[in-house]
Amino acid sequence: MTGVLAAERLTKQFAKDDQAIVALREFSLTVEEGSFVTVLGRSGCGKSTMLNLLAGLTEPSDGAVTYRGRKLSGPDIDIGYLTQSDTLMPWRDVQRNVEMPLEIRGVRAEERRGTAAELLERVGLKGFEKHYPRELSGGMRRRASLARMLAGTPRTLLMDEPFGALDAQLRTELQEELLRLWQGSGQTVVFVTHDIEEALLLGDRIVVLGQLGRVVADREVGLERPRTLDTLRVDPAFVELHTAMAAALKEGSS
Ligand SMILES: Nc1ncnc2c1ncn2[C@@H]1O[C@H](COP(=O)(O)OP(=O)(O)OP(=O)(O)O)[C@@H](O)[C@H]1O
Repeated sequence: MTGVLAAERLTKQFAKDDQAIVALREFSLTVEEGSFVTVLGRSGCGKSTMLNLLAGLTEPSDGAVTYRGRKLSGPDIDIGYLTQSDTLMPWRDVQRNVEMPLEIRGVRAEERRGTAAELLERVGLKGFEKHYPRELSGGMRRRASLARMLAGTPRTLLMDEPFGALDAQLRTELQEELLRLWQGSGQTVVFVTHDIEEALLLGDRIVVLGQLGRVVADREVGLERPRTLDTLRVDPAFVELHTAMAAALKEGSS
């Protein structure tokens, strides 16, 4: 299987104080088109490094990323990236932030406005079009960032702990929203998290990373959709997967 997105023996090292720091070593992963893959790992195991490479934002020290059969040599408009922290532009209101990817594509103003309005409604931000990022709560900024990423109609979405900083209830809401937006879209998602429940709630497949991005587990998640945490927690299949993923995380950190 070739997959839509493939990491082939990726190694990334950084130079710090004349010393080479290896963040990722010979990491390989093949992602099938239309699948939702969650990547689970403890802090510092190289998840963000891996996602930056998959997004074409940084170059590997060794190995290659292949996207739709060709080597990735930089950011690709077809790949959306939602980072851990907010990257909304503070001087633009919500509407104009969401329009950004469309502006880059040269879409006409009227069409941009229509698409942004529709997306803002889908993520629950109707009525906040003219607000600036500083006037929004953390959850609303996340929603706006999600809408902006979707405005570019990327066929592949990379997400780096996008809901990590939110309170539990808000996180659940946004997870459910993301699933609603994704289902039936045909989009491919690679979603990084350190939270086992989040990984199981969202993913078709979970890949667990240990230190330096070593793959310690790679499992299909056969749980029926739609999923909610309340129903999953009493499902024996979920409990079994949770136990196995916890053991893999533990193994990965040793
Ligand atoms: N630009 C950089 N320069 C030097 N070292 C770096 C750089 N980026 C990452 N590292 C190191 O690489 C390792 C992996 O970092 P990375 O941010 O990829 O981990 P992570 O799994 O995403 O962590 P977290 O879950 O806390 O975000 C860490 O030891 C980190 O200090």
